[in-house]
Amino acid sequence: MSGTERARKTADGLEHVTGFGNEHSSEAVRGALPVGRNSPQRAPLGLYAEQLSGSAFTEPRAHNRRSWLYRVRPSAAHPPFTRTDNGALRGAPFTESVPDPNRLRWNPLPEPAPGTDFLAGLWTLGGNGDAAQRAGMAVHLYHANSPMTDRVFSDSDGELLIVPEHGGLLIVTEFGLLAARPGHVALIPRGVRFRVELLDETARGYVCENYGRPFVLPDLGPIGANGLANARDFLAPVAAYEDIERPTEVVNKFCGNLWTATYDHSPLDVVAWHGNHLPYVYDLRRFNVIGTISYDHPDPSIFTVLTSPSDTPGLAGVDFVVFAPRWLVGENTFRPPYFHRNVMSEYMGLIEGAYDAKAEGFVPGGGSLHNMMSAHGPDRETFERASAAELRPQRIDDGLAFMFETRWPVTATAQAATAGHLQTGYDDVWQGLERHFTPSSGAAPTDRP
Ligand SMILES: O=C(O)Cc1cc(O)ccc1O
Ligand SMILES: [Fe+2]
Repeated sequence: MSGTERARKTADGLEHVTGFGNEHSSEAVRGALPVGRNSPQRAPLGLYAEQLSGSAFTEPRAHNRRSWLYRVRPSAAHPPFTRTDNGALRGAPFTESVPDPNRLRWNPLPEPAPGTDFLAGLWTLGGNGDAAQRAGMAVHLYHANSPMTDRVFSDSDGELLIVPEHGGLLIVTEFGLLAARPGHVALIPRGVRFRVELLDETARGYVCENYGRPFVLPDLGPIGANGLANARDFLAPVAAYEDIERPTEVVNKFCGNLWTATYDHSPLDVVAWHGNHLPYVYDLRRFNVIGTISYDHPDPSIFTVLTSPSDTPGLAGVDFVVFAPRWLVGENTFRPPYFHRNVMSEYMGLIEGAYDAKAEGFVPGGGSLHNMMSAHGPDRETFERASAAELRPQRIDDGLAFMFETRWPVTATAQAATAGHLQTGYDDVWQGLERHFTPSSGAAPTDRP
């Protein structure tokens, strides 16, 4: 592999180019990338030139996303696609059930049947918006025990933010190879073809399918020029191609449904590329956590890794938020997440360990849905413990949780609403919160340090 810009090797032995949203370029064979033009009369080495657009041609430069691919065969050379079974995948609009105002919580997906690959193992929990309108999001889970062999997937409906919880993934994309292990997230842009191999025997995790504007880093405002997820920690692959001449199934998700075509070659045959519509991985342990060093519990927007903006400033189609190891030092403060009702809808998952608002029942691989305006917060046990705790500096380092927070309510699919792994009695975690109100006790209403 020879990168046209200096590539960096990471622990997985893979080379990467670094940075968020950058123009990168890479060639797996020296001389494959045309110099000084995108579309020469004859592309180098007998390759075909092809543009992949992730934004309208005319979007402002800051939002414009496209990559040029130099490939063995043009993507256009393919047989017709026909409908195939959607399996447990569902798409927006989510109309098979009514949106539920109740607080819902799930245990992890059951073990997959033998021979389940990443694509077959995708299971839709719910979502909102409309894929055809390019607005909204879906929450999927996956479980897999087999590699995708001679099988490639692409999603025309949106980008896929993959959050492994168990087992590592080797993601073979048109742009090259990415490894994503628990604690990493991987992003596959809209339309990019890829297949997933397993780095461990089984794999399990979460996927946010974002139909709306592509994820970007949030603005930092008064935080300044650095912090939260730093752009330099995002890793894109270097060019690597498959030269495989045997039948390969290409599955495309289009407006909620799966379509299939059998090519006579692997379409992961891109020898060189340049552009900014690229897959990437990010290690959540690199997240620079910012929080209070005085009092009160800041809103979790301070933990935003990536945001998909809408046309309204500050109102995300979906935010991806991480609850990473950090110190809690707030004085005279109830330190875990507060009781709240939120106009945004919150789906939460757990990558490892425990989450500081829930003593029990919220487990790695499981998830909770707190829809628009539903009342939630610390469970009884957490409330009682944190209200009485001695407020020494405390390090929270026994868990990695995340949230997909979206502007629209999440409608659970029928399979999620009736799943055996849907917990019953989740409401009970807030039962037994006793009344303590004693009007005569005379506590100072503004009892600040
Ligand atoms: O509900 C949750 O646990 C997520 C969350 C965390 C937090 O620290 C503050 C608000 C919030 O919604
Ligand atoms: Fe919340």
